[in-house]
Amino acid sequence: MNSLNVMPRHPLQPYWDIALASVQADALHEALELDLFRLLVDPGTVKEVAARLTLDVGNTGYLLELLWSMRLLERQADTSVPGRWRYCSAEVATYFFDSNAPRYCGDAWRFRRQSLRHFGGELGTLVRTGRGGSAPAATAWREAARRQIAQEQRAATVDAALAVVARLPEFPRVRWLLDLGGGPGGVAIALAQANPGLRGVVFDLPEAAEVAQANLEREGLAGRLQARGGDLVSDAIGEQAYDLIWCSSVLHFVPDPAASLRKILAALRPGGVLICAQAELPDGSTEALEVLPYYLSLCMRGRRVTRQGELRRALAAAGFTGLESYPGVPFPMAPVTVLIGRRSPI
Ligand SMILES: C[S@@+](CC[C@H](N)C(=O)[O-])C[C@H]1O[C@@H](n2cnc3c(N)ncnc32)[C@H](O)[C@@H]1O
Repeated sequence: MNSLNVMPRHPLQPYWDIALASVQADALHEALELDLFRLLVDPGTVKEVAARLTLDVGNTGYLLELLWSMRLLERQADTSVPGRWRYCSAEVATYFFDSNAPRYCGDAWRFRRQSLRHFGGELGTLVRTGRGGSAPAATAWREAARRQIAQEQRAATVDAALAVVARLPEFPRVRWLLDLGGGPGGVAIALAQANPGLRGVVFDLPEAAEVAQANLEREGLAGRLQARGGDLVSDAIGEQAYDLIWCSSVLHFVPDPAASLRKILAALRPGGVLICAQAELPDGSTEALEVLPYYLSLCMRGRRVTRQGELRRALAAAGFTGLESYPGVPFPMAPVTVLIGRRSPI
């Protein structure tokens, strides 16, 4: 076949792609609204889908084609009618976007799209005036714990937590865990399920802790785990109480992370371990592009997102020893750096 691809990709194509990505986001949003990936667990033709959901046949066909091109649907030739396709949900959609799936993440995805668009609308004002937007209210954390954080924990955070503790020689011996700023408690639940001897606490603002407590009860773990409401900044979290503290994506929200790290160190038993999973702003442009689009809103609204390596130095300054640092760990929305630090044994 002759080809006219004599020129390299146009240098503007990446930026055209950025503008075009919003169409893909709109299409996925609409598919989730229609619960399409649930419907297409069983293959269906365009006509069948349109009839089932009372949609326009022609445009449903285009939507399915776009979702197929985005690898959210698969298609097979319909052997009974030449030129007709049957579509079904691809593996990733079955896993995360079928509303019946245990790891359903569709509400969280829609929430993220909406809040990123909202931030986009404020970006100009934030750049011009340095002001705009506000910190999430405690009630917003309750709502987040109920749906969006819970879904993302099941879809991604728990896997990261289990992969990290699997490398931790101490994990089988851990008896007391603190899931600090644990939201709905999914990490504590997973760690308790992985280690039958483990007991512990999910600590979070009272509104989120209520949600965690309900989840612990629902999972039948209320005898081993309890949720405690409080503010990391002003309330006690315990002294020499824990063998392991898991703290992911929380230190962005405290005004003085160094003070919180000292408090965390004091809450560990001698020899205890902190796992801190948190995004930092990478030095390289490729890695920065994975982190900045999501964390820009926190940065611009005055939250703390440290530069690569800063958190490790902060842990060292707080007195943690045996530091290990793993950048680029997959986490909801953007990769994080996982830092492991220990309280010295005496
Ligand atoms: C981004 S979420 C992370 C939740 C969970 N650690 C995870 O990774 O899925 C931040 C959590 O920190 C909690 N949080 C924020 N400020 C806090 C504070 N001052 N004291 C206790 N928890 C706080 C929020 O309520 C929320 O559950």
